[in-house]
Amino acid sequence: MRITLLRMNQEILSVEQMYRADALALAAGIAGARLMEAAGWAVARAARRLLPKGRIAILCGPGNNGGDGFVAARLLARDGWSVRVALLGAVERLKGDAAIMAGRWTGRVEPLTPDALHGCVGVIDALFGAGLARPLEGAAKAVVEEIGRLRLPVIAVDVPSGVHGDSGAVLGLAPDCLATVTFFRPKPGHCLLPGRLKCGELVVADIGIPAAVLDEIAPDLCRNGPGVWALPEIKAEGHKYSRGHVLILGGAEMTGAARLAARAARRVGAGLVSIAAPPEALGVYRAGDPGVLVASSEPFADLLEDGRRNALLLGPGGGVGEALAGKVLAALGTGRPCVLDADALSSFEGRSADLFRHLSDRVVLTPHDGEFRRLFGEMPGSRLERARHAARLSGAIVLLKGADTVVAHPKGGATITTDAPPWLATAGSGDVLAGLLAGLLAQGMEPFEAACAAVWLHGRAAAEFGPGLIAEDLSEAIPAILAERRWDPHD
Ligand SMILES: NC(=O)C1=CN([C@@H]2O[C@H](COP(=O)(O)OP(=O)(O)OC[C@H]3O[C@@H](n4cnc5c(N)ncnc54)[C@H](OP(=O)(O)O)[C@@H]3O)[C@@H](O)[C@H]2O)[C@@H](O)CC1
Ligand SMILES: Nc1ncnc2c1ncn2[C@@H]1O[C@H](COP(=O)(O)OP(=O)(O)O)[C@@H](O)[C@H]1O
Ligand SMILES: [K+]
Repeated sequence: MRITLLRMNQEILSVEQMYRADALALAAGIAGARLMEAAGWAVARAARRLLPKGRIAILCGPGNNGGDGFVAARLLARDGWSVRVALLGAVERLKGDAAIMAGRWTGRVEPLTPDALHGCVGVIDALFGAGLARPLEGAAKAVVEEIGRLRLPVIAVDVPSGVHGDSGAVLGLAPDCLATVTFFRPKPGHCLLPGRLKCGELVVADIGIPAAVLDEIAPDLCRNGPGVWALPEIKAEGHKYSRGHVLILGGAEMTGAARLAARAARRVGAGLVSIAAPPEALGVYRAGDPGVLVASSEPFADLLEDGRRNALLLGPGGGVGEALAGKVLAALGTGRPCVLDADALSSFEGRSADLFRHLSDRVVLTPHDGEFRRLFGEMPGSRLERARHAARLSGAIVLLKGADTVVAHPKGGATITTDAPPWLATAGSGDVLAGLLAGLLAQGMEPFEAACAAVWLHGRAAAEFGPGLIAEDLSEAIPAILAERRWDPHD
C-alpha cells in the first residue's frame, strides 16, 4: 500500500532528522551562522510581538540554543529593548556559531542565577533545545523554578528547556511558555503531551533551510490535517450502494454506542448503515433512527456473506468476551476493511497474538490508553513510539486516542493530531469516531487516510461546536465541515 504524506509544510522531524536537515543545508553551501542569525531574528520578532515592553532576561545555554539567544539579545537591544543576558557556563567554552554570536554581543554577560530575572518583565529561554540530554539541574533548574514563581511570560527558543524534542516528555521541569519559536519544521515534542502544553503558541520559522533537504530525509511523520488525505468524492452518477454500506455490530446492554457510531457513519457519507443487533435488543435498535437498517446479529456469518457490506465496525458497546472475540475473527476473515474498537480490543486481553495473526493494514484498531494497555501490555516510550511499535507488532493501523491522537501505519507512516479540543473527552465520543472512520472506509478511502481524516473531522466538529459538547452533537456538526468543501457538479 502506498502511504502518501502530502507536503503541506506538515512534516514533523525527529531531533536526529533536524540535525540532518541542518547538515544538508550546510552541505548545500548555507553558512551555519546565517541559519543562526535567522533563528535569532525569528525569536526577536516573536518577543517584540508577545512580550511586554520592559527589561527582558535572555537565558543562554552552552550550545547552539544559547547562540540563538545571543542573536535575539543583539537584535532586541538594537531596537531599544532593555535586555539582561545570563549564560550557563563560561563564554570561553562556547563553540562554533554560538561562540561567534556571543562575540557579536557587546553587552554584559552575567552568570545564570535566579537573580538574573529580577527587574525583568519577560524571558527568552535559550538554555537547551534539540541537544537536551538529561534533566535540568543546578542553576538551570533553579532559574526555571524562579520563572514559575514569578509567573513571567516566556518565549522558548526551539523547545521549552526541559522538554525532550522527540518524546514531548518533561525532563525534570520546563517553563510554561507563552510561545515557542522552532525552526524549519516542528518536532514530535511540540505535538505530543505534555511538551505541547508547555510550548504555548508554536511558531515555525523559516530560517533558510531549503525544503529540498526533505527529499533526502524522507520524513514519515506529519501533523494531521486536510493536506494528508482527501475526503471521498460524491460522484454525480453515484447511488447509495456506491457510497458504501457499513455494518456495525451492536451490543445487548450498551445500545447507545452502536447507535452513535451509526449516525456518524451516515453523516460522513456512507450510503447505507446497518446495525447487527442481538435478538433481545432488536426492539431498542428498531426504535432508533429510522434511516438505520437493523438486522439480527445471529448468526453473524450470514450477515457477512453479503460483500456489499463493505466496511465493518465491531466493539462499541459490544460486551467483552468470547462471543465478541469470535465475531471479530469472523469479520476479519472476510478481508474487508474493519474497525476494531473498545470491547473488540478488550476481548483479546491476555491473548493478543490470537488477534494479531488475523490483522492487516485493512484493519484499524482504535484504542484509548486503557484498551491499548490491555492489548499491547506496558510499552516503553512516547505515545508516538508506542503507537508505531503496536502497529508493527500487530500488522494493523493503530489509532491511539487521546489529547494527542497518533495514527500509525504498520509500514511506518504516522500522524499526530494537535488541534482536538479537550471537551472531546465525553462519554460516547470514541463511538462517534469509530463510526466516522467506518463511514469513510465504506466510501473507499484507504484505511490509513480514513483513520487520519476521521480523527481530524472529529476534532474539528468538537472545535466548531465548542464547550458543552456531548457525543450526540458531534455527528450534527459534520455537515457544516463537509460543506466547507462545496460540491460542484462541474468538478
Ligand atoms: N538544527 C538546526 O537547523 C538549527 C539549530 N539551531 C539551534 O541549535 C540548537 C541545538 O544546538 P545544540 O546541538 O548545540 O544543543 P543545545 O540544545 O544548545 O544543548 C546542547 C548543550 O547543552 C548541554 N546540555 C544538555 N542537556 C543539559 C542539561 N540538562 N543540563 C546542562 N547541560 C545540558 C550539552 O552538554 P553535554 O551533554 O555535551 O554535556 C550541550 O553542551 C537548536 O535547539 C536550535 O536552537 C539554530 O541555531 C539554527 C539551526
Ligand atoms: N484531552 C483531550 N483532548 C482532545 N481529545 C480528547 C481528549 N481526551 C479524549 N479525547 C478524545 O475523545 C475521544 C474519547 O474516546 P473514548 O475514550 O473511546 O471514549 P468513549 O469510550 O466514551 O467513546 C477520543 O477520540 C479521544 O481522542
Ligand atoms: K530552549
